[in-house]
Amino acid sequence: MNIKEINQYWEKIINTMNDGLMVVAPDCSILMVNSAFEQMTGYTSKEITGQSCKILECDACESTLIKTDDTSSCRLFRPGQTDIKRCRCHALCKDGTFLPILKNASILRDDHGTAMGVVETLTDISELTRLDRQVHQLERQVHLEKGFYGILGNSRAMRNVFDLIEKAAESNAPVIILGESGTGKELVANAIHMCSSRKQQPFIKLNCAALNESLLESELFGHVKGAFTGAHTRRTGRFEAAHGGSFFLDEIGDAPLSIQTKLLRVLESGQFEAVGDVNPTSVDVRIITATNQDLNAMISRRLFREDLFFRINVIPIHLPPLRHRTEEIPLLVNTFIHRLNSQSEKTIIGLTPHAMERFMAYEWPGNIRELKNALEYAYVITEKDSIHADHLPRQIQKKSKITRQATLKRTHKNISLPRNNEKEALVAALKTTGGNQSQAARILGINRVTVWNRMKKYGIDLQKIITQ
Ligand SMILES: Nc1ncnc2c1ncn2[C@@H]1O[C@H](COP(=O)(O)OP(=O)(O)OP(=O)(O)O)[C@@H](O)[C@H]1O
Repeated sequence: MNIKEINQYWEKIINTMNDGLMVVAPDCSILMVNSAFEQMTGYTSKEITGQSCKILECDACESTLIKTDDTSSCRLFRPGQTDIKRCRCHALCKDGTFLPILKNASILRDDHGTAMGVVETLTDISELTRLDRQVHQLERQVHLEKGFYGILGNSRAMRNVFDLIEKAAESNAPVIILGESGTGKELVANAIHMCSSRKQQPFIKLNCAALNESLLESELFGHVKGAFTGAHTRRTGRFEAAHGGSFFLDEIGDAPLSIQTKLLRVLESGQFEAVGDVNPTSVDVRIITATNQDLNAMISRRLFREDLFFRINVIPIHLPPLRHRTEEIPLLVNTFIHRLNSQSEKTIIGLTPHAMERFMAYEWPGNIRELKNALEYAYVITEKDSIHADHLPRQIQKKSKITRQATLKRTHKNISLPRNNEKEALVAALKTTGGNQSQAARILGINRVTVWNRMKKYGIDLQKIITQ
């Protein structure tokens, strides 16, 4: 073969490669590219040869580029530089899109070791990147569905709660969890224990509202044999059982005053006496309490000891009611349906838009517990592949409209609508909703078209209202 034939032979080989190939000169100009490069980037060899390689705006080059005031050069051409291997980066194509690529850059040296150019191979990894993204999304989905130690939530309020749980778990200070019934107080108590160094030790729970005074005392502190009629044997109390671990006292507001005094002592000294015992028992227990009552109001009515309140209220965690975090409803619904599907033969896709609307509009006085129960009910009732509004419990079907209005008023606090002045009421509602006409309509209890008609009638300029 003569030189010409050899060159043609090599050209053929280069153009049969699946990977893009580009040779760059020390002044960063492109000397040659192969067919795969042309296909990947959209540039023809003719167009791109002679251009600066910076035309590709490759993010990997940002670290190798040396910029002076008026010139820029590539670090790869400096003595002692090594090749770049398997670098994941992006190249700007002719059509303005960025192509994810895997790049290798090998320095081409002459016999004296001086860099004469760089040979770059480019592998299109857009499919790999797409799959990566899919895996990432699925991971996030799995994570969201599992929740934080079983607590679902993607609102800012719940993310703050998760942060607080992690922080609280680092200390032994008493935690009080405050929130309406069904907001997940028990789940939070469990998460604090599971996040803490006590997680291998017992997690003991007791609902203070479930027992009368003497039974509660005996449950908490245990009793010795013969302490009272029927105490045939010694019984270990829950404080002792929780030794080394955490003790969750639910509905603490319901503990009678006499028990409150005893609880205060354990919190202060770590000691208590079992019923009928004269000797104190010492325990190392992390106390977590919860209530849905207003303890401050109970203190003023002398129903709760203020000193006990100070002791238990070291790290308060507030759980917002579901109506204040309605953005979580789709996540809760989808996850609970997913769980129900995995426990039964049925496969329900989800809620119809109308049913979801009802869910979003409902007040949820029983919070997540009520939502979970409502879904379980609808799941059983439905014979279709999705849950329709008429499969929902009646109170959710019925109350939505009225309660949505109330919710909106409550979420847009301080809204006082002028009663007799149609125009002023409309302006106030639009201001409150930041110009959202549908929400304003709901607040006023009228439909969107009426809002629009009234805006026209009174010449209301929405832009003005929003910027005022
Ligand atoms: N964020 C959440 N993610 C998943 N499930 C939740 C969540 N919050 C509550 N639940 C579920 O709702 C139900 C009630 O939760 P939990 O018992 O923790 O509430 P609570 O606030 O302690 O209620 P109560 O004050 O009535 O004792 C449970 O079935 C729980 O699993």
